[in-house]
Amino acid sequence: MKTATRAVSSLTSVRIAYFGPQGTFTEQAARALAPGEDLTPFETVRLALAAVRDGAADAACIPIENSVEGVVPATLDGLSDDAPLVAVAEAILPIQFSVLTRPGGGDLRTVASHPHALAQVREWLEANLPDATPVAASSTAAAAVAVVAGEFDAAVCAPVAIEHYPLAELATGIADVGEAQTRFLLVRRPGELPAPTGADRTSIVAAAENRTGTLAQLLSELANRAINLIRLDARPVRDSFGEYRFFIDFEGHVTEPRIVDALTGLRRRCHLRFLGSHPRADRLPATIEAGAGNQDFLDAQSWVDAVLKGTDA
Ligand SMILES: O=C(O)C(=O)C[C@]1(C(=O)O)C=C[C@@H](O)C=C1
Repeated sequence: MKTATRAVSSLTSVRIAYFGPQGTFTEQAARALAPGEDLTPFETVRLALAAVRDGAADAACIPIENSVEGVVPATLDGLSDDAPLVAVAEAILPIQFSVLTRPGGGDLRTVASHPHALAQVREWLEANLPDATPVAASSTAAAAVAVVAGEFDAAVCAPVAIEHYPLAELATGIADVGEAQTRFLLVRRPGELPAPTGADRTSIVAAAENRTGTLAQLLSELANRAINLIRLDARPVRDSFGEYRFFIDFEGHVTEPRIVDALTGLRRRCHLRFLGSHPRADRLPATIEAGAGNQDFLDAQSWVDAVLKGTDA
């Protein structure tokens, strides 16, 4: 199974907040993204992000999307509310689970985990623990903590959780969908951007007016410049029913002329929040169509400059 990670070499001696407690998948992603750094667990994504916003931590590692269950709503809302944060790196981890119980424990009436984890082992639970009621926990490792405390009978966890909690392994290597993956972000307060690599992801949140054709017009700003869209999600604004924010990821880096051109086009149409430009964990290079490369944008700008100077027409 493919594992792709990218580290940020400039992140030396910083404190990294992560969505914990110890033994989450997010902790493994944080170790891959910031090797050797001092990691501090936070109980929720929102608290990990708040630690960065208020300066208690220099960066936070949080889950953003899973290949089976989709986006992590707490992360999207946490990045679009409050002070801006930007993603500087991402990691993609393969996801398989272990089921942990108290050693010698009796009947398994409840099985707890993060809702994304429960969704990824639903069929396995129906086939193997049909009498256990699934219960949502704040994270996979929080479920293990709750099993240790006797609140639930079994936890669906990251396989490493067994190293952190005095529990027994009922099963391991579980996943209804083989090759499941989760993508994680390392986010910081706005500042220096990671350098462009040619295989980058740029992320924005667009708050557009609710009128005919708005979303099509936003996307056309990318399509007209042959910029490849790689993710589109909508989240309700929450205080006004039927209004949405659009989370748009596309290939390229904000320092590229073609991306600058697209962002200025988008910004004219709606309010934007920039969520970062950073290397893609899968290292897939950006698709560049003939006539839509950075040099084409620079050449076009040079021609306009010459027209303005009166040296060309
Ligand atoms: O609870 C954890 O261990 C997490 O890191 C969160 C999370 C998620 O948000 O999707 C991460 C990976 C798995 O898909 C299940 C749970």
